[in-house]
Amino acid sequence: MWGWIALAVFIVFIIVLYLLSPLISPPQINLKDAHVLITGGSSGIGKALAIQAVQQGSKVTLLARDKLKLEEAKKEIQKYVIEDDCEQRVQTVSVDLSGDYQLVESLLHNAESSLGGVDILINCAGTSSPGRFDELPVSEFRKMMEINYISAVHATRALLPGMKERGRGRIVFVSSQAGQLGLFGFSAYSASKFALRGLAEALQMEVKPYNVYLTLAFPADTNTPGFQEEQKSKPLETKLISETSGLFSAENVASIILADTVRGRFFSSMGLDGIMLSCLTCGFSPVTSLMEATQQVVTMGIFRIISLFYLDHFDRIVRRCKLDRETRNSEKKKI
Ligand SMILES: NC(=O)C1=CN([C@@H]2O[C@H](COP(=O)(O)OP(=O)(O)OC[C@H]3O[C@@H](n4cnc5c(N)ncnc54)[C@H](OP(=O)(O)O)[C@@H]3O)[C@@H](O)[C@H]2O)C=CC1
Ligand SMILES: CCCCCCCCCCCCCCCC(=O)[C@@H](N)CO
Repeated sequence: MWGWIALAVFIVFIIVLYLLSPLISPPQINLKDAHVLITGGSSGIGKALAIQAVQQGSKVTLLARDKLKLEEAKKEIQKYVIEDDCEQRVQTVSVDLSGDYQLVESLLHNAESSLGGVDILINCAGTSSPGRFDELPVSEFRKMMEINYISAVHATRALLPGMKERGRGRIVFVSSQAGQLGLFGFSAYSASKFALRGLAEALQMEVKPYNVYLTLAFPADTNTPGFQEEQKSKPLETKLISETSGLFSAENVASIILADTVRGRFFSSMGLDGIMLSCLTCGFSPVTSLMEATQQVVTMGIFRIISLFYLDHFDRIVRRCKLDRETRNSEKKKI
């Protein structure tokens, strides 16, 4: 009897939350006719995002360094254009985003002159150099910050004033699950992805009154050219720990990021591990639905307990790999 009453109260509570949710949820935006600028749009997750935006009627600017790769991506993405009135265009900009800011700014403003003010900026350009801390050259730490963090600062700095003036806009930062927890082999990479979170939280507080909303995406391992490259130099420990969260397709990751961006959700996470991680590490992040806040409050303690088991599992992986290496080395010496 009491069990049923408790269940009924719980269900009513959930329904009330759903009804109240729109009060704090950001307004949805329409991808149709929107100008979506995607940094890193010539490959992997960025390219998948571009294809899906175009399929939903957006005009797209792709930004990356390699001109040839950009042209090839543009040709592929153009196949998905849904309007034949020449209004829905795909254009490319070739620039090193982490380089000279004045150049980045003027190229981005040119892109806006031809396709209109950017409605959605997706900061996806990035790379990873895995390796043990003391084996990574110090220059890699600077490189990670420049490509993964400064690139996003540059693009956002150039496009935000226009968004504030127009009173609307979305900005996405593609971080990583390695931007929610630090893990073996990702000391340089994780730090640069954590930096995006500080930036996103501070910026969201500034720009909410201008109707500009941020989305911070935390993909797990995703099968892309960048991932294949990274696999070549990844320590075994990093591979084994990352595998816990599975391997996603770029299309799947892109569709989750795009849906969360349209809804204006601050966190975009994927898979069960991803959702647990976001609840556990929500900290002082902005709330974009009451449902989300309730989930966080209710589950945090439980997820912390679960995380202790994961931590123990990861420690065991690290210990086992070290032992295996030492045994192999001593066998080699004997021969
Ligand atoms: N794949 C994965 O497992 C995961 C990836 N991520 C993140 O998602 C994002 C995309 O990853 P993924 O699709 O795998 O990457 P890819 O390596 O496949 O693509 C990276 C893109 O970024 C561009 N880029 C890199 N550096 C610069 C630069 N300095 N200026 C301009 N453009 C640049 C590249 O083009 P070009 O080289 O021509 O400049 C390319 O278009 C990255 O930020 C990554 O850290 C997060 C979690 C998991
Ligand atoms: C309640 C607790 C839940 C805990 C779940 C823990 C799962 C940890 C897995 C971390 C995976 C990190 C992948 C990074 C991928 C990446 O960014 C690179 N591939 C970039 O190229």
